[in-house]
Amino acid sequence: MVNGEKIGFIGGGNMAEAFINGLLNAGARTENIRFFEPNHDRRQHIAETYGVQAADDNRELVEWAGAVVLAIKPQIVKEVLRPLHGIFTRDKLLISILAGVSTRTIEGLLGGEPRVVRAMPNTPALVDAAASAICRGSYVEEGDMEHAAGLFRSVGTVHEVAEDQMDAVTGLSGSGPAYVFTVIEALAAAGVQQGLRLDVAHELALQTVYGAAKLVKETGEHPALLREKVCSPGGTTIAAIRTLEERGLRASLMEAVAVATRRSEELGRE
Ligand SMILES: NC(=O)C1=CN([C@@H]2O[C@H](COP(=O)(O)OP(=O)(O)OC[C@H]3O[C@@H](n4cnc5c(N)ncnc54)[C@H](OP(=O)(O)O)[C@@H]3O)[C@@H](O)[C@H]2O)C=CC1
Ligand SMILES: O=C(O)[C@@H]1CCC=N1
Repeated sequence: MVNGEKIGFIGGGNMAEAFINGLLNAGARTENIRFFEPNHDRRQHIAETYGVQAADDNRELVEWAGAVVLAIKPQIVKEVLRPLHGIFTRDKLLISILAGVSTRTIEGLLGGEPRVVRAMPNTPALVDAAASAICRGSYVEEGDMEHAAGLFRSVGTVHEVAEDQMDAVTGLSGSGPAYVFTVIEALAAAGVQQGLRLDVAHELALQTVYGAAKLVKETGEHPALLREKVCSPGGTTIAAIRTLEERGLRASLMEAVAVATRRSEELGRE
């Protein structure tokens, strides 16, 4: 983001917190970040933990900010944006991270020709390891995409995609951390079943997933090649891989991403 720019968050939930934390880690100043959050406990938590100011309402927040991150649940987008109709003047950029909700819907709710970028980050933003994708709205200006990309780059990686790919991004990387957490949990349970202590099994499962991801990222090798290097002929791993294929791990993941993608499409129609 542009140094010194005022960034406002509509909503102070999980994702807003991840971004506020990431922006501060990346050198943003607390006085340049504000948020509005109706829940008293959340408001207090964000304000006290990060030292950023809570606005009294969304209108005040938008009037103050240069860039606004929309971080509420998709189900309440209409009730939150309708009262803000007409105040998104051309000097403001709105970045929506809502699953499913199209730039066209948001533009319609805001009225005029608002500069809107739609994005799909994920919760590893909290530890500067988000995978995000962004797409452009109808009225973005030259520089807006790079500007928005800067926000997401401050908490991880970012790709620009066409808007018709955003639901697939949501099904893959938006929801994806939850799939991986389930894998870590299941591997730890499997270790316990084989007689390991839970703390040891958890640590081994966690470090295995972390190390495997790091190996793919740092070597740039295809995961299939790296897998072959683990599979000794006639050994333990190939026996396990055969079971995973028979039980449909690959098909299960493909179906999970497909279902999440469809759910994102549905959220956009609700
Ligand atoms: N969680 C994730 O992994 C990801 C989420 N997203 C998207 O990010 C968005 C936010 O998700 P997440 O942070 O998890 O959700 P949260 O429910 O944690 O955060 C939303 C916050 O908005 C608050 N809120 C309710 N009404 C208003 C209002 N009128 N004005 C301002 N704030 C309001 C809610 O308060 P209250 O609880 O009291 O209603 C809540 O604290 C969603 O649209 C989701 O699709 C995108 C990528 C990943
Ligand atoms: O579950 C959800 O709907 C949100 C969007 C992506 C991750 N969490």
